[in-house]
Formats: sequence, C-alpha cells, structure tokens
Amino acid sequence: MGGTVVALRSNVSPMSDSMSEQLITAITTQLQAVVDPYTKSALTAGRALTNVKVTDQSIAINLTKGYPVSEQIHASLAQLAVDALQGLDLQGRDVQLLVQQDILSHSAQQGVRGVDGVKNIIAVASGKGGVGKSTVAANLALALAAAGAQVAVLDADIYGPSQPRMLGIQGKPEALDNKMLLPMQNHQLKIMSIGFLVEEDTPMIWRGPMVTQALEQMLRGTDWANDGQDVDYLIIDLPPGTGDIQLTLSQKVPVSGAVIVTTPQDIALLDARKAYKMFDKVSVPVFGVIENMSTHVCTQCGHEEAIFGAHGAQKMADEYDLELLGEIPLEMAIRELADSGTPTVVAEPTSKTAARYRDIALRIAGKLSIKKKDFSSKFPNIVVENS
Ligand SMILES: Nc1ncnc2c1ncn2[C@@H]1O[C@H](COP(=O)(O)OP(=O)(O)OP(=O)(O)O)[C@@H](O)[C@H]1O
Repeated sequence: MGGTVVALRSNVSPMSDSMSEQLITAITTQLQAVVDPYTKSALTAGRALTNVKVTDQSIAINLTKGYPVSEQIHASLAQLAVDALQGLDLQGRDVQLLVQQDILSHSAQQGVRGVDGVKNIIAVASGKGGVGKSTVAANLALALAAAGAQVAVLDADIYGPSQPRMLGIQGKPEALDNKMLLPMQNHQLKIMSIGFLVEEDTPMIWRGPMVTQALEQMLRGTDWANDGQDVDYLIIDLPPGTGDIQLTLSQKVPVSGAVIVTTPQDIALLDARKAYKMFDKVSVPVFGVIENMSTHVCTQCGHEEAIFGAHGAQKMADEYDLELLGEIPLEMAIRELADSGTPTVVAEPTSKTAARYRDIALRIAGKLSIKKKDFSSKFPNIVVENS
C-alpha cells in the first residue's frame, strides 16, 4: 500500500524535540481511541501502530494490519485517522498514513498438525443442506482475494462438490513427482475439490472413514504454496450436517475459526445451533453467523420481503453471544452468477450484494487477526541424538 496524504496544511513552524514528543503522544492517544471497523478493537491494538514520525514539515504514521488492506480499506482507515486527529493542532504539517498488511498464522485446535503452505484455515459450515453454504464460501474467498490476500478453497463437500462449477473451473489437477497434487486456479484462487477427481454425475457412496481420508488427502496432499506463496486463508467448504463425519473433520483439520451459514427458517436455525455446538465441543472458535436468503429482492420492483421469517440468525447469535456477520438476500442473480462460474463478487463487484460479501469477509479476517498467533513454525525442531 502506498502512503496517502490525508491532510494538508500551510504555515509550518519548526518544533523542539520535546514538542514533537508531546505531539507524538497526542497523536497516539487520539488513534488509540479509534475503533477499527474490522477488528472491533482499537485501531492501534496488538502493536498495529508501528511508527509515528514528526518532522518540521510532516507527520508520518505507519500502521500494520493483520487482514488484507485493499485500496478501499486503506482509504477508509485513513479517513478514520484524519477524523481522529481533527482536534489536534498539527501546526501546518502534512499527515501521511501508510497502512501495510501482514497476515500471520493463528492458532488452531491443540494437537492438530498444521498444513504446509497454509497460514490459516477458515471452515464454512451449515447445519442443514441447501442453505447456500457453498455460494457463501465461494464469494467470501473471492472477496478476500480481491482485498489482496492469497486465498485457496478446499471443497470438502464430498457428497456434493459444487466449487468447480461455482468457481468456473474444470479438468484434473496435475500430480507432481512426489505425488502431491497441484491446486487448480481461477479468479486468483487456488482450488482443490473431490469434484476434480471424480465425474460430476457420479454419486459418492462412501462411508465416514473414507470421506475423512479423502479430505485429509486433499488437504495435506495438495502443494498449496506451489507458486512460492503461502496461502493466507484456506476456506473449507464443509459438508452440511453435524454427524460423525463433520465431527471427525473438525478434529482433524487445523481450523483457526468457523462461520455458520443459515437461512432464517426455524428448521435451519435448529441445525445451525447444532453446528455451533459441534465446533464448541472441539474448541474451534466460531467467528459468527451469516444469514443467507434473509430477504427476497423482487427483480421487478426491488421490494424486499422476509419470506423465510425475520431476525432468526440474529436471535441465534444473541443466544450464543456470537456476531451476526451479515445478511445476504435471496436474489436471482446470486444463483445465476454462481451457477455460471463467476460469483457475484467477481461478476458484479460494484453491486450492493458484492459489498455485503466483502464486508462479511473483512469482519472474519479482522476477527481472525486479533486471535492468538501460531508461533509453532518459528521454533526449530529439537532433535535428540543418542550418543
Ligand atoms: N442468496 C441466494 N440467493 C439466491 N440463490 C442462492 C442464494 N444462495 C444460494 N443460492 C442458490 O441455492 C442453491 C444451493 O446453494 P449452495 O449449493 O451454495 O448450498 P449449500 O448449502 O452449499 O448446499 P449443500 O447442502 O448441497 O452443500 C444454489 O443453486 C445456489 O445458487
């Protein structure tokens, strides 16, 4: 991200060291009071404020954020900083704000081995089938990639893999000499799905252990960093439900956090609650709930109607002290675009719906950024030698 001049003044006056110290303290205090809209904590939290430098001519502020910082996000953070500094007498100095992104690896369940080339895994789950979990997963992945992160998708919906179709990609992944598979690529995403390995209309008649094994093979047998770049976020589109398969998966896959997709109907919410309890049981934090098909938008007049009921996901979120991450309407274009391989976020980036997906994606990335870091890879392996 380049520096941005966020305020320009004239009549610059020279400053002593102690005056500049005072100004730095005042600026820091003002910025500490700003709430980051993506992490919901202070803009400066977690050592995000890396530098404040005052010269006779200018003030340079450096922030480092643990989520993707697109130009749009950079501009919105700059605006917040400008507003916060309004009350200070900057004595004519220009203010330059530079926001950089540094997406780190965060902790997952204890005892579950990490995946090579992947910093963070986010599971997208639903209690009930057909609520639009795969559509949400695809759009969230695209939104994170558009914001500047390295993103991959693992389609773990073994019984009904839909990511190849939704992300507009066909064919078979190449196998390397070491038997690792190369992920397929489209729309700036790396993608792996059982759908690439079996025919689209072949029914998957597998038992639990086979499903778990197939998923583990795809997860650990894919060379995610084949282009030399680690994946910041691997989005896993989990199979619907909360049976043994999902429970085993959530114990074997090192997940930094999960999101639960539901529709507003009571029956879907009942199963969404079960999904929450499943993650709770295996100590996977749930970032929040996404309500899909929340209202119907009429293509003729634009009228919005809550045909499946209103505020269901909000009630569930309140009940478990979760965040309602966002609401996506029932919209014909969402289905048409996903079914044709170019989901809303890439096909209609300026639409209101794309903005909703982007907002949800950034809230998730923001929440993840303030979670405990995973330092395990920073420690050397200790080799005990027998003498
Ligand atoms: N907000 C929406 N508006 C309109 N159609 C939608 C919306 N969300 C999803 N759909 C459509 O609903 C159908 C089911 O969606 P999707 O495959 O994402 O659900 P799922 O929960 O992943 O299903 P499964 O249980 O099979 O995994 C798809 O045809 C999709 O295009």
